[in-house]
Amino acid sequence: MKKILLLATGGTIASRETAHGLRPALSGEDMRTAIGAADAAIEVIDLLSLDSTNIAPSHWQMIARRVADVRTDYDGFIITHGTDTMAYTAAALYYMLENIDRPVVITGAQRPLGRDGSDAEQNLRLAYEAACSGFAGVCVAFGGRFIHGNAAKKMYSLADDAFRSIGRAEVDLSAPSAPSAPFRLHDALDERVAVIRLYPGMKPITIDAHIASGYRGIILEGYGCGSVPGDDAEESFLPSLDRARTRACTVVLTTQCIYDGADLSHYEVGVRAAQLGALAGGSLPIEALYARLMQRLAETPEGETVKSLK
Ligand SMILES: NC(=O)C[C@H](N)C(=O)O
Repeated sequence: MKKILLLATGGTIASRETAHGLRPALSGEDMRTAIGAADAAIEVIDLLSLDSTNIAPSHWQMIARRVADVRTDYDGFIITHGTDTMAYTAAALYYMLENIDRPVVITGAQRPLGRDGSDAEQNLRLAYEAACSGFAGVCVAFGGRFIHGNAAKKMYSLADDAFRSIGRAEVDLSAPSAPSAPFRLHDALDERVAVIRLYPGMKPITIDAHIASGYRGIILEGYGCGSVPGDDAEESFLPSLDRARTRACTVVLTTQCIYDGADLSHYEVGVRAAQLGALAGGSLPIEALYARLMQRLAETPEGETVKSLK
């Protein structure tokens, strides 16, 4: 019999209607009952009871440490979580639970458990299927899909099939996986990271203002392949990127496009930025880039920039 640990953190799946709208109220025990699996021993911990809007990096660390502490006591883990920041938490756990050798599955719902037509039970059973499988790693189970933890993105605010896998194929549960290196809890994060979205007319001083405020990392959501305005623009971003480098602030250029990722070698405006030390976000969605850069910065000495997000 498989032994599963369910960690409840809140979200719509656990919510009840109040005079001020939905708010988490249900327990992990309610989730366990909904899974209704007779062939597994599911233990439950009520870790948090938060709308995922209120989840912060310290909560990612709390979840990761909890899983790491009891990793070998269970065959798999289910984390119930709000959908709005689920992709961020999934990415953070993906990188923090490095080489985890069993399934860590995050799920939630668009409508509360117990409400007519709710997707909650279906998603809980999907998560249970993944948690009992031979998959090794962190994934999101939602709307009939299994998505690697560093590839999930919420694409619809309300639809059941809300998530898509960005930049890599969905998880194939029929192909058991095994990590090639020992497990490591990699939970240090440097929160001095800002995500900035580029728009026509944006002033490059925005970058300098963040550097002056003490940010060690900036993820700039540029256009197309990750481009930012260069020498032909009214106001070039290149001098600000140069200042970022000399002041040991790591700049990652990614794209506002959902698919195909950022590749700075494609256009002159990207090549010039890369020459000034900007890293390309590649095919990682912004949620994964954010968690990864925080983690990379935590292991990079103060006064140095991150050399790679790999
Ligand atoms: N569907 C949901 O779970 C949305 C909710 N606001 C949350 O993220 O907690």
